[in-house]
Amino acid sequence: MAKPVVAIVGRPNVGKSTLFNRIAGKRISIVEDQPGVTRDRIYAEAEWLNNVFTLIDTGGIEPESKETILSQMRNQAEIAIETADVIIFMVDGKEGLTGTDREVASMLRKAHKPVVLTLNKVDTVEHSPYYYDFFELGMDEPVEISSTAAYNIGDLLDAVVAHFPDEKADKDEDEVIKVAIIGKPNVGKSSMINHILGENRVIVSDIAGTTRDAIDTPFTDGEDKYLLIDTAGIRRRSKIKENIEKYSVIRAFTAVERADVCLLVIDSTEGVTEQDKKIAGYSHENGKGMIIVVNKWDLIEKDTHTMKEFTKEIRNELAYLSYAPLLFVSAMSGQRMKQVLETVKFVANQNAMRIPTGNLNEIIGEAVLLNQPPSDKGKRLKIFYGTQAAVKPPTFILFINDKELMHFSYLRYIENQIRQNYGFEGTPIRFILREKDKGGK
Ligand SMILES: Nc1nc2c(ncn2[C@@H]2O[C@H](COP(=O)(O)OP(=O)(O)OP(=O)(O)O)[C@@H](O)[C@H]2O)c(=O)[nH]1
Ligand SMILES: Nc1nc2c(ncn2[C@@H]2O[C@H](COP(=O)(O)OP(=O)(O)OP(=O)(O)O)[C@@H](O)[C@H]2O)c(=O)[nH]1
Repeated sequence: MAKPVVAIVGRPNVGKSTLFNRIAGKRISIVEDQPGVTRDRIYAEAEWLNNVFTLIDTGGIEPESKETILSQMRNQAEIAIETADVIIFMVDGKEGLTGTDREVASMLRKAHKPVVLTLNKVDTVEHSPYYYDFFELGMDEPVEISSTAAYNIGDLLDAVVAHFPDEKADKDEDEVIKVAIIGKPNVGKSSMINHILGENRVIVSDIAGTTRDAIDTPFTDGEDKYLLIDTAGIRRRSKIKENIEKYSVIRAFTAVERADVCLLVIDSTEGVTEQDKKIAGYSHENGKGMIIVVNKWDLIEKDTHTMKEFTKEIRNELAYLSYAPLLFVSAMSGQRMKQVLETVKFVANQNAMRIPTGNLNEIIGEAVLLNQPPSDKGKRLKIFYGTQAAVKPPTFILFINDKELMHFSYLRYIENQIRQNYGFEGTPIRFILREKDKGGK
């Protein structure tokens, strides 16, 4: 199941970042260690009582000079409503209720998303002097916290996880392939979506839904069921200015989070951007299937080498996505667009593929014979055996003698051997190393 998303919304300076860092704790640095991933404090993986979720800080955006706090707040609230399962609406318990708070509350109420009203800066055991004023917002009883002193953060998280969607509700989604189309503005995402939906049967949902359902489009292609995530672009042009990069990144992140397969759309006239790299890194880290789609191929003047040159450049820019199929299409003319959905289906299967333990160990055994494992100070790495522990993404546990002896390059070699035999095209592969017998020679 996709991890629930929790967004923190609130006026500048109420303490959003402080709470964000408090909840994210050390985990945020783990996230930051990954290659190709943003260092902005946009999101972090967090956990409370065995509930893993993604935390998003919508704040800290440099306002455009003419933008008022109120319009900034509207943008923040809109992005939270669009992307989050639960919203932490933070107000300042020291300052009391403001007009901006009322405006935001009214937007949130209309969205029918679970909101946890949170009074921050309540640094003593006393109620905030303004505590009762906040009942005017018509929300549940506020949770009072102090982000700096770490008071009541547990109560807040209890209230948050209580709103998480029921896992069972996700069950029959299993056979549906969830696809996110991501890429920077103007690369042709909407054109691509329109093309795909135009060729296939769109299912009109009669489930009275949340905002989330409203921006997803279910459709079928023959027997196969798909769900297109985040088609906000065609349904209703968002009021948010897409040039505020942080917003489009947050939106893309949450779409990736919920997807099985991501289509990263690149404009052939522009190439790979920094934002593409951030999102691709996030997809990689989250074990999603990935297809790189180079669009507007009709605009490129081509000779026999063009495609090869493009391939080389993109592979170079997105080196860690070496497993992702590359498609060159034109959403406008429809050229090769048929391949898009075929590849999505293929990659979704690869991402969910399981190989038998016996075959895996044959591959490992042969790999070890062909290319001796590394050694250090006379001690050689031994791989006793491996087993596939999970799918989506395929995750292998290797039982070895000493983790210190495993080199990144050797692990990469094992990965390549597995891929040579089984493909796993379009999906990242993960390894977990377990030491079985540290003393072994
Ligand atoms: N007394 C007190 N101060 C706090 C508390 N939480 C945050 N602050 C202070 O409030 C100020 C603003 O905190 P931030 O976390 O940067 O606020 P923010 O909401 O992220 O602000 P923007 O980035 O502008 O949106 C800082 O000086 C914090 O130290 C708290 O629980 N009690
Ligand atoms: N020549 C050419 N133009 C294209 C192609 N695909 C899209 N375009 C054009 O590129 C522009 C942007 O296309 P959209 O589909 O709106 O792009 P988008 O990525 O959805 O843009 P946002 O909604 O701003 O994120 C439009 O003018 C399209 O007609 C293509 O394959 N070839």
